[in-house]
Amino acid sequence: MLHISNLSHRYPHAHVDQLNSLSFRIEAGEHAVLLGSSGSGKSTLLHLIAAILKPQNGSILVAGRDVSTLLPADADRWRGTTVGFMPQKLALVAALNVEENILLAAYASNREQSHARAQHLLDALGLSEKKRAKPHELSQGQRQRVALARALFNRPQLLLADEPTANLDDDSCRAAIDLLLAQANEIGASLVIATHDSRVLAALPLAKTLRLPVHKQQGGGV
Ligand SMILES: Nc1ncnc2c1ncn2[C@@H]1O[C@H](COP(=O)(O)OP(=O)(O)OP(=O)(O)O)[C@@H](O)[C@H]1O
Repeated sequence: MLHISNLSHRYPHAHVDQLNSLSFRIEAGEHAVLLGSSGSGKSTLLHLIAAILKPQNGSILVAGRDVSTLLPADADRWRGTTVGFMPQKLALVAALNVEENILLAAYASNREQSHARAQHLLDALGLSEKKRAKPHELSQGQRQRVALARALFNRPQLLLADEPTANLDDDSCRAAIDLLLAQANEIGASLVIATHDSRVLAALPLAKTLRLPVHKQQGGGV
């Protein structure tokens, strides 16, 4: 399902590779946890998998397609139908209410019956009563559920979640992981979670793990 080979990435003007000759694979419906301390490149890797960034070297096959070679417009179309991405900063639109934020995913796929799908997710994630609320009127856990609903909207084959438990207490952390797993399993999605929260690993004992090293600049200078 996801087959990464010999992947390297360096941001413009950086002096070291953020990712260096990385290889990793997961099969359809499998779960993986990306580990590594702050700055090790977990978010970078998720952005590469989602074809938001392009790597300098290597390939990223998603369901047999090398997404690292997609042109930007094709990458946007492909991402809209294949990937559900729950970014670290959630990226909810402040001026839109909960339902409208979820329906943003419909524009990427020209989905019919969008409102029915949104209502199903609102019910499944316990957000129905907050349907007309704006993001600033929600708790952090509720905002995360809106971002999850939007990521799930198109029933993606691949679900990517960046630090989904950041700032959550133990009970909310467990609830967020259970929800992510249940929803991924319901649509048969492969799931990749980037985190430095050891509670996530403890909650997912069967997940594959990939620990990213930090690539430090040699010589100590900036
Ligand atoms: N747009 C960018 N331009 C240049 N360097 C960047 C950019 N984004 C991230 N970096 C650098 O790439 C490295 C990896 O960053 P990344 O955000 O992928 O790490 P992370 O493991 O997700 O960190 P955290 O756990 O703190 O979220 C860091 O050294 C960071 O400073």
